[in-house]
Amino acid sequence: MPPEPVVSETRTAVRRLLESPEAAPFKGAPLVVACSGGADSLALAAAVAHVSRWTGASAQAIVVNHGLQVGSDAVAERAVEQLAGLGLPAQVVEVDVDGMGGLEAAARKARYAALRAERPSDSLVLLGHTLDDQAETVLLGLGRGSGPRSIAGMRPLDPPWARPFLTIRRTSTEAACRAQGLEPWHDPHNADSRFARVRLRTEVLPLLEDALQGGVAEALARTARQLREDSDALEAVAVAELSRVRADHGLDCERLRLLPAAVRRRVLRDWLRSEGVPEMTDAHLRSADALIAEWRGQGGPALPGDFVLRRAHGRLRVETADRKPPNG
Ligand SMILES: Nc1ncnc2c1ncn2[C@@H]1O[C@H](COP(=O)(O)OP(=O)(O)OP(=O)(O)O)[C@@H](O)[C@H]1O
Repeated sequence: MPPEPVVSETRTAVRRLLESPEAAPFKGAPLVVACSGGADSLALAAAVAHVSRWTGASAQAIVVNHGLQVGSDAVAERAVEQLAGLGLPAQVVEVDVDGMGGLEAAARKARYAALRAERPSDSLVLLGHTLDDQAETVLLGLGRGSGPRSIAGMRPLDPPWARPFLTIRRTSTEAACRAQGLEPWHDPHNADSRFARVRLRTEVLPLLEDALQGGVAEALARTARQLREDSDALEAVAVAELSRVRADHGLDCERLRLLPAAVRRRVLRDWLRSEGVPEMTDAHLRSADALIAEWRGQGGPALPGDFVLRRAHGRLRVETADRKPPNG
């Protein structure tokens, strides 16, 4: 009997990503499914198990136990059982979550670190993010003004991470689980309205869908993709320009001034990063850029990591606060 269409949809999504030109360097690579036991990653595990039987690639799963909720051991055990039923060997990795920067963020950081550490070398780690997750990410990024990078959303392939379900709706992963007799775990956090993402999912997006008569999640995901393509192109131009504007351990201000603002700020960001300046905000970049675009002899801005930017004799230079060049 042919599989239900929704099950085929999940398998096709996995195959498409693995057979895409971008994934060519990973042809035949071992596959690791990051599985929480929720509907998205359980449906993903089922699709990967099926596809790997055809391609002959080795496949396994990792379940991260954050130990944050009562019964998390049982949730992990139940996930391993279902994964075994799918023919996927699975290991549970227990992590310590230190709570720095908020519990959710700390759990995510610990999870990604554990997945990185436990995956076989040269493997791809498949994550179950869906089109709905992408739409929420874009909307959150827009609302918080976090810049094109976050509005551009998650990448389908960002080795070692792969996200084949970014084109698939969450309702489809739930239906695919039902169709295959899988019983996903429902994370109580997903219904906790103290989280901004949950309110976006349960209140804001349904209202937007209603007001705009549907298609909002798809439109947001489409926008993310367009922005990603534009950002990638701008970034490639910036990388090429950076090598042209470098001069005497700094940057040539006049050459920089002639660049379009979107390229110029990317050049500045890439250069400052290469000089060791960490974690710049949009405000830092704009004040750095003012030394070029709005030059009137002003002093340079202080930057994170105790760095200072200075413009002198037509050159832009980074110095440490005690006026030494970085790395010097
Ligand atoms: N406990 C877990 N163990 C293994 N993988 C997990 C676990 N939790 C989440 N994942 C993986 O991450 C994907 C996304 O999960 P979820 O949306 O809950 O995480 P998130 O924190 O919102 O995402 P992100 O980590 O990218 O921000 C899941 O589909 C699954 O592949």
